[in-house]
Amino acid sequence: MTDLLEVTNISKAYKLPSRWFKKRYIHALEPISFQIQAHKTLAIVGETGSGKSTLAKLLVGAETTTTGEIKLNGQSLHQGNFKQRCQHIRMIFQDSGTTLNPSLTIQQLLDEPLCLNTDLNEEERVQLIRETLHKVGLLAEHMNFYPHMFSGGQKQRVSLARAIILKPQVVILDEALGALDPSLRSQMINLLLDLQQQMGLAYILIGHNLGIVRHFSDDIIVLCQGQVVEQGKTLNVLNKPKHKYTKKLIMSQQYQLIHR
Ligand SMILES: Nc1ncnc2c1ncn2[C@@H]1O[C@H](COP(=O)(O)OP(=O)(O)OP(=O)(O)O)[C@@H](O)[C@H]1O
Repeated sequence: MTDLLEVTNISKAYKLPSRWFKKRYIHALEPISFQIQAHKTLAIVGETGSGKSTLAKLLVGAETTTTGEIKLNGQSLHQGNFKQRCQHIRMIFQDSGTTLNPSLTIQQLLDEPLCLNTDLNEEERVQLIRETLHKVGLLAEHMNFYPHMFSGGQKQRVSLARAIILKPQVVILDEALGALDPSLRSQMINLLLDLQQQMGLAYILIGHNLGIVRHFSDDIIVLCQGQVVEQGKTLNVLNKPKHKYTKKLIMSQQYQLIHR
């Protein structure tokens, strides 16, 4: 199978204020390489500050890479070409409540990416909004609702609808499942898996919860202070971790589960 997304040696160093005329940088992400195919899920795990969000921002083009190259379907993604990225690589965040503009109806929220990225007329856009709401388990009537009229789980579905409405190829889930309670979380995981099956989506799952990662992802990358410490098939890495940092991550989650 050919790779959908091919990431080669991308890294990010943020410039800090100079001190004594010396340039200073923080290396948020050291060079990292991976590939993802359609229908597959790659998990990125690591403690806070390990560079997970930086990687996500580089992939969606919200930050420029310091080094490296990102290819989608064999074609290099150029820095600054937001339109190209917006259509193909979408992101969902943990706190949907705050990322959805409260003054817009669901129809307006879903219409925004369509107006910006497509030439569809109003009738076609409304039809696509209806179909997309249906795909994520919401109703056409919900178009006239505002975000505050939804529960946390429903808001997450609206975010998902916004992410898939442009029929992307890659969806980045940045801690998107962490805030949901266990039953909503499993409903959301089932929905994501259904959509993956239907649309051939590749997911990049960023998160702390190794239970979700084990259940949901095919491959895993473990990051520690911006460096890849372990990378491979999820079950191999979680069942037989080689690096002491991965072992520590697994142990700390087992400890939390026992002492909850
Ligand atoms: N804009 C920035 N300027 C300077 N340093 C930054 C910037 N963004 C992130 N960093 C630094 O880069 C490192 C990685 O941060 P990042 O947010 O990617 O970690 P993370 O793994 O996503 O953490 P969390 O799980 O808390 O979101 C951290 O040391 C952070 O302080």
